This record gives sequence, C-alpha cells and structure tokens, in this order.
Amino acid sequence: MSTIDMTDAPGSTRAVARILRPIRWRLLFAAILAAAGGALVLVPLAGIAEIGRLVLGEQGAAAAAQARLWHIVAVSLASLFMGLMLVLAAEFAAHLADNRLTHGLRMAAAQRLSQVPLGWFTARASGDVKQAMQDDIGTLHELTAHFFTTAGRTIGAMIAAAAYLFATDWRMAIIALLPFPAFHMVFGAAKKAIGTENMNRFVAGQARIENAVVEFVNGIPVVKAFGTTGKAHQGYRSAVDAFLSVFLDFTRPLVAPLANANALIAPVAVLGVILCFGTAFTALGWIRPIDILPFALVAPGISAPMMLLGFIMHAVANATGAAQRVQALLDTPVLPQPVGKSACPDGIEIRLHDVSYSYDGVTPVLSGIDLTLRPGTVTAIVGASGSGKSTLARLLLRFFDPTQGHITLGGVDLRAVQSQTLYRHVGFVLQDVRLIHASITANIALGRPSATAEEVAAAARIANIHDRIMALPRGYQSVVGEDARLSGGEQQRISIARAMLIDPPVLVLDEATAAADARNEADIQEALARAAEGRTLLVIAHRLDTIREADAIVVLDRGRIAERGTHAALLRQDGLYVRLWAMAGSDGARGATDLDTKTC
Ligand SMILES: Nc1ncnc2c1ncn2[C@@H]1O[C@H](COP(=O)(O)OP(=O)(O)OP(=O)(O)O)[C@@H](O)[C@H]1O
Repeated sequence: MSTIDMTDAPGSTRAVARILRPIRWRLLFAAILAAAGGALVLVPLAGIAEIGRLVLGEQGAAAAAQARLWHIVAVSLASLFMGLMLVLAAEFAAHLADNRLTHGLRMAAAQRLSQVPLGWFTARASGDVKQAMQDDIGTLHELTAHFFTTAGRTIGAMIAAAAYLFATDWRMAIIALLPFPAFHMVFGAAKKAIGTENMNRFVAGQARIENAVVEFVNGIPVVKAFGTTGKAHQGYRSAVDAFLSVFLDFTRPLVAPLANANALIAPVAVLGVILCFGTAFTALGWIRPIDILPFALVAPGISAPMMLLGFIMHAVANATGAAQRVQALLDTPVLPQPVGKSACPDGIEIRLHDVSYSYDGVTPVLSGIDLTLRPGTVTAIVGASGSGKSTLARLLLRFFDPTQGHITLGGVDLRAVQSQTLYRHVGFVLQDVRLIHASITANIALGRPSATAEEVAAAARIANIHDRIMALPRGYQSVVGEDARLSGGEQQRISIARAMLIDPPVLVLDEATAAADARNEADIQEALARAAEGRTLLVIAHRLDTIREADAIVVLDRGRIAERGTHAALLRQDGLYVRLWAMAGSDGARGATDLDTKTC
C-alpha cells in the first residue's frame, strides 16, 4: 500500500505557513478583533471589583462616589456588549477566511490532480487521495476558524488583566498570573513528551486505517464471493490494532501532564493561590484586604480562554499533519507540459524509440522497445501476464514518460505535445472503465462536452449501446448509478462511445473484452470492429483468436520484444507465440494470461 509521499514534505511550520498564506491577513485581522473582544469582556469583572472597592472601601459614599458607581456599571455593560460583538465579528471573519481557504485548496487540489500523470493514480491508494482532498482540508478548519480567534482572545484577556492587576498591585499581580506561565511550561513538556516520532506514527496510523477502510469496503463483494471474510477483515483489524498501540503511546505521556496543567489554571486553583498569598500579604501589611478583590475576580477570568487554547492545541497538532499532507498533494510533480506553443504532430504515425520503463526506478518493466504503429494498421501486443503489455499502452497515453528513450506522434516527442492534442489524436478504451455520477450523455461527452445530442447518439450507435440506452427510464438523461445500472460490458461500450465521439485517428484498446459475458462480448467485438475502421489500432490482446488478422503481432517477454510478425509468420517461427497458443488451449479462445477455472 502506498501513501502520499511525506518524506520530503516541508517542515510542519513551513507547510502550515504556506497553506495559510492566502488568508494570513484575514486571520491576523480576526485575531486582533478577538484580542480586543477578549480584553473587553474582562472589563465587567474589573468593574465588579471596583464597585466592591468603592462600596466596601469608602463606606458612606457621597454623591460623587455614587456617580462613579453608575459610571463603572455603564462602562462595564458597554464593554461587555462591545467585547461580545467583537468576538462574534472575529469568529465570523475567521470562518469567512476558512471558507475561502477551503474552497481555494479544493480547487487547487483538483487542478493539480488534473495535471499529475494519469499513472500517479494507479500507484496511489484511493484512501490517501480522499484523505488529503477531503478529510485533511476539513481538519484545517480547527486551525483556521478557531485557533487564531481563541489565541487572540487569550492574549487579549491576558494583556488586559495583567495591565489592570499590575496597576492595582504589582506583587499580587505576579502571584495571580504565575499559574499561567506555569501551565505553558507543563503543557509544553507534555507536548515534548509525545515526540515528533509518536506524532508522525499517530498520523500515519490514522492514514492506514483510512486506506484499510476504503480497501475493505471496495473488496467486500469479492471477499463474500470467495468466503475469505476473515482474511479481508485482517487488514482492517491489524490497522485498527496497530493504531490502538500507537494511540496509547501517543496519549500515555500526555495524561498526567495535561491533568496537572489544567489543574494549575482551573479557576478554583487560581483563586486558591490568590487567597493564600493575599492573606499573607495582608498580614504583612502590604495590601488592604479589599485590594485582594480585583485579583480574586479578574485572574480566574483568564482561565476559560486559556483552557480552551489548551484543548485546541490538539486540533492544531492534527491540522499541522493535515497541512503537510495537503501541501504534499499540492506539490505532486505534474506531467511536464510543453511551454509556449504546443508542437503539432505531422501525421499520426507513432514510434517508440528504444523505450524502457521502470515503476520503481530499479526493476525494468519494459526494456529497449522499438516499435512503429503505421497509420491505418492494427498492431496487437501479446505476452504472458506481467510481461508489460498494459504498461506499454499507458506509455503511449502518457500516463507516465519513459525512463529511457522516447515516443513520437507524427514525428513529435510526446513530451512536446499538449495533453489535449495527444488525446484528440490517441483515444483509448482501457480495462478499468470509469463512469462518473452523471447522465449517460455527460459520460459519453466527457472528452467533448460541446457535442450535440445527435453526435452523442451516433457515437453510441457505433459502440452498439444506443438501443440499451434508449431502453433506460430516461434514455440519455438517465444518471449512472441511479436509474442507469449498467453491466461491465455495457460500461465498456459506453467507454467505446466516449472514444468514438472524440473520433481519434489512433485507438488504444486494453483488455476491452475483459468484463463481458458471451452476448455482451459479441456486441463489443462488433462495436470495436466498427470503431477500428480506418484507424490505427494498438490492441492489448488477451484473447489470441481476436488478433489473427492483425497487421503486426508483437510478442512481449518480460518487458522485451521477443518476436514480431503476422499470425502466419509467427506460427512458422515455432517460438513463444506458438507456446502461447498451446497454453491457450486447442480452441485458442483464451489468452495465455487467463487462468483455467475449474467448476464442480
Ligand atoms: N503501478 C504499478 N506500480 C508498480 N509496478 C507495476 C504497476 N503496474 C504494473 N506493475 C508491474 O509491471 C509489470 C508489468 O505489468 P503490466 O500490467 O504492464 O503487465 P501486463 O502484461 O499488462 O499484465 P496482464 O496481462 O496481467 O494485465 C508487472 O510486474 C507489474 O507487477
């Protein structure tokens, strides 16, 4: 199982900074609003303390004192109202920024994925892509929408409280505020105790579960059919078990320090410290008893935002991992496109010049392939399973570029041809048919959305699927997966129609009959025969009997061309091709790659 490569992902802080760059000023604005709000909502506490000092300290207050009392009440109420409004505005601004970022990231990810080599997807677990595109971008919400405003509120409250308390009595202020830096030290030690390695293992464990779930659900039909439920569960179970141990390693060092840190700044603890020291200071004659009141009221008021900040730190740690994965996705190398004007192929002849390819850069899958697909001819690639047939087809479609050698279309290197130009010239029907959740028309017109209804229907007729579509409840407007439930063979014919609508002069067919039953297969063969008319064809043959008439048959053996020629010429050579026929059985109907299935 592969994961989105994180090994050379940027450092966590840099990844977060890069991700947040487009909304950094908005977040700063939200944090400043929140800080002002956090400071103002503390004013009523200070107000109550002042009223207490006024009433208890200056007994028998005169009219001036009464006026001051009403003044304090008015300022307190106005500050509370303003503070709440500012906090509300800050939250709103942060959520707007979050919305903007999420939208931008999803668009950027989709844009990036449309540019990465098609082969990138075949080498990725779908769970990884889904996690980065959907879950990770969602996880960033805690960071963008909540962290900065909470941090702003805490800082605002701290500054306002410190200013007020220091103005009242600097010695008591130091004592009253002491629990908060202590909280930070204990909390920081707890974070250190987790360690980067445990954090990375925690995030990787989560990703493993995601993939195991996706693969488990995708595999359910096969698993049930073959009665191997236990084995299939195993992948998921081992991912969950492994995560449990990672989770324990992650949380164990956290529990005690976190409990201690939270206990330190619990309002009652802060109050306890103030009362103890306040009593001692009063006994020493340093302050009056009434002067303890501002500390007893205001200092515990910092506890709530501070504790919230502590809780949100966990979400921020998650968001940091998420930011790294999203950044890694956005940094995925794209398929190089020609800069400036795309070269225009002169004709449609395709040539492979000494082409080699390796998926991992170590094991060669194709080596030294020289091959020419002459216009209007049919070339068939045959060979044992794993000999590299599909890889060769994918190279032609630029799923990836050759590791050595090059491929030309009309004399131009594929790397100098824009993808759009390439796919207008070279169409494909691959074994892995992907239909999207949209109408049949939209599915057929995927490569040419401007096609008219008549053109779509004409393509469907060539692909032998028009009548079947018309039999659907809403005809061409039926939606795949809703009122259009299609068999594998029917889906394949939709993909043939899709290729026909683009009307490419070259067609690559890979395992085009793999998903079909006998009746469907006849329909597909008829459709393909029609689709092939007048085109250059490359067929990845899994049934030898379908390629007897090919102009050239290329036999691959462990990534190299072992033989080539017409059917008759290859039979005369009495080599690998003949052995493939022998393995295929006397009727020649099954390809050498197919398994013999025995039924009871
Ligand atoms: N995405 C991939 N990553 C790594 N190795 C791969 C990948 N796809 C195929 N391979 C390997 O490359 C080799 C050739 O595979 P390929 O699918 O091209 O063979 P094939 O002849 O088409 O096989 P089949 O007839 O069974 O489809 C195999 O050893 C296969 O395991």
